[in-house]
Amino acid sequence: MLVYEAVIVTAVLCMLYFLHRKRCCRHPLFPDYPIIGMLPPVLCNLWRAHDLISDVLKQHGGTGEFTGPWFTIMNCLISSDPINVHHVMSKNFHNYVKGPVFRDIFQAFGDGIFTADSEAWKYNRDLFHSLFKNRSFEFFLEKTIQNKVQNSLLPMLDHMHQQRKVVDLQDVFGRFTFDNICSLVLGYDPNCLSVDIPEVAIEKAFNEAEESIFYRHTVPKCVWKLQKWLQIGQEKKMTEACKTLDQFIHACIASKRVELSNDNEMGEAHHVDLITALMREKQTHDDRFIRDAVFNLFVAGRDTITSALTWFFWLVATNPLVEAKILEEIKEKLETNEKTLGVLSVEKVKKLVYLHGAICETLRLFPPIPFERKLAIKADMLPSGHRVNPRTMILISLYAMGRLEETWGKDCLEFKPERWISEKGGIVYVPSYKFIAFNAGPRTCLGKDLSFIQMKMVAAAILYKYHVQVVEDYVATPSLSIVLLIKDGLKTTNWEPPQPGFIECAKEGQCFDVGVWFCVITMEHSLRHKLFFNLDFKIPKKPSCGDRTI
Ligand code: HEM
Repeated sequence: MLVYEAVIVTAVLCMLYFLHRKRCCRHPLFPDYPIIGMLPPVLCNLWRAHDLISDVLKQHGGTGEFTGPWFTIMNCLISSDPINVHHVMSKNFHNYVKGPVFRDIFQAFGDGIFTADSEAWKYNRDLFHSLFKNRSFEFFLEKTIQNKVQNSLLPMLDHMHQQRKVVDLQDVFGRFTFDNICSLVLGYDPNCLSVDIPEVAIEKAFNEAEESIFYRHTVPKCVWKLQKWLQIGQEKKMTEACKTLDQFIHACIASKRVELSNDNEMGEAHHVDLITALMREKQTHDDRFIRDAVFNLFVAGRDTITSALTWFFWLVATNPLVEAKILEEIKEKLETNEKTLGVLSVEKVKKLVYLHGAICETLRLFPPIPFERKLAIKADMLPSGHRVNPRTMILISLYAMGRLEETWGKDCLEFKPERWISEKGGIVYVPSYKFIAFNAGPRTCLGKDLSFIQMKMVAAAILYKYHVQVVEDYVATPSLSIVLLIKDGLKTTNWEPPQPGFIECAKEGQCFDVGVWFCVITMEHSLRHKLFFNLDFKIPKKPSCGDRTI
């Protein structure tokens, strides 16, 4: 009898809870099922989760609610509406913080800039800002990247080309950016990028820590907490990865302290890596503070650039006319006819406006950080009319924002660097609450300028030397991780130098988009504006403009 009553009471309580959820969730994005909430449609479309969310947000006017399984803290308000984004990120900035749940999930970041709020965040931000803007750091950055491209990246690709090997460009860029960020932050190069493709323990540990952080987003808190306590599964990997990373970073800090104390004065000019600058800035920074700063900078500068470069090369390889235009710009603006370009200086990459537009276009379509997460402190009303209760989690889909017809037009799904080029030939300014790849408001990315420098140096050096092709029947699918990488990497093959005809085609011709790509080539350069031979050709399956089969 008692069991019978207990079942009835439980059923009634469940029904009340279900109704309560329904009443609270006024703008559901998906059907809300008992117990499992809105998970089923997401789980069934996991392989295209970002596109699913973009589509659903579009159907619901840009903002709506997601409720997770019962008694979990997965409920959130998701938005891709620029007015809401401006409100959350800038106008009412102080009401929206990272919060304790974020810090719990991103525990490996310690008290660094990414997880910090209020005064701690402000302190970190001012500190990093002064470090990045330092002239000697800019110079150090330029030399470090030039050296890495010249002495590791290009030789590695040469080797792969000679061996006729399939190259996973994503892996190559992952190694490249890891070496770079280690050099920039610690003044130490672990040489992950070399022809024998070594397995470097610290790089592996970073990957595992990031996978575990993503895992914590996908399961209820009690599950990963229990796993952590029992030291099993992904949580065991997380503990081991953090141990490896901490040992490495602390060893670097200790040796740097010895190195600096051996110097006659702390101000020796040759130390310009960020850890030295941090120690110099304030000698009272303890090891814990420096460890957290180093970890946060590693994450900031590694996967974001890897993601952006990988998607950029995939988009360029599948849009040969864009590739041709980039090469044309390099030849025209830098007045070079040399077969090899070498690695450009900061001053020279700044001249490459079309390349800049192509990178912006990549970041619009594939923002390396696809979601931004905030927690409301007090109740608020979004400009779209959605109510925000205290402790509501807000997710901003950067991915969906890059595909909004209202912002980018009907051709928003096309890769068109031209949309970034103004009539005067400069870069079109788009406010950050619309072009949000680098975040918006007071927490805008501090590494934006140095990211462009790095990406443009790499892109120009590779494209000028090679005509990158992706392997046949390759499909690029976004990975499910905190950074938007390509699932299974970017497999490229048949690395050929760009053939003369390829560049000529761009130089003599004009490329434009009329729904289908046409390439209009003039017979004589001098006749460019008078006589067009309208020779249309389809993009060949394997991009190769050099053979001019029309
Ligand atoms: C393509 C490259 C990059 C992209 C798309 C990018 C994007 C972003 C985004 C979306 C945020 C906000 C993250 C959050 O608050 O959760 C951010 C913050 C930040 N980024 Fe970047 N980032 C890039 C490269 C870099 C690099 C190379 C560095 C420096 C080494 C850097 C340093 C930072 C820092 C310090 C913050 C924290 C700012 C704050 O909270 O005040 N980023 N970045």
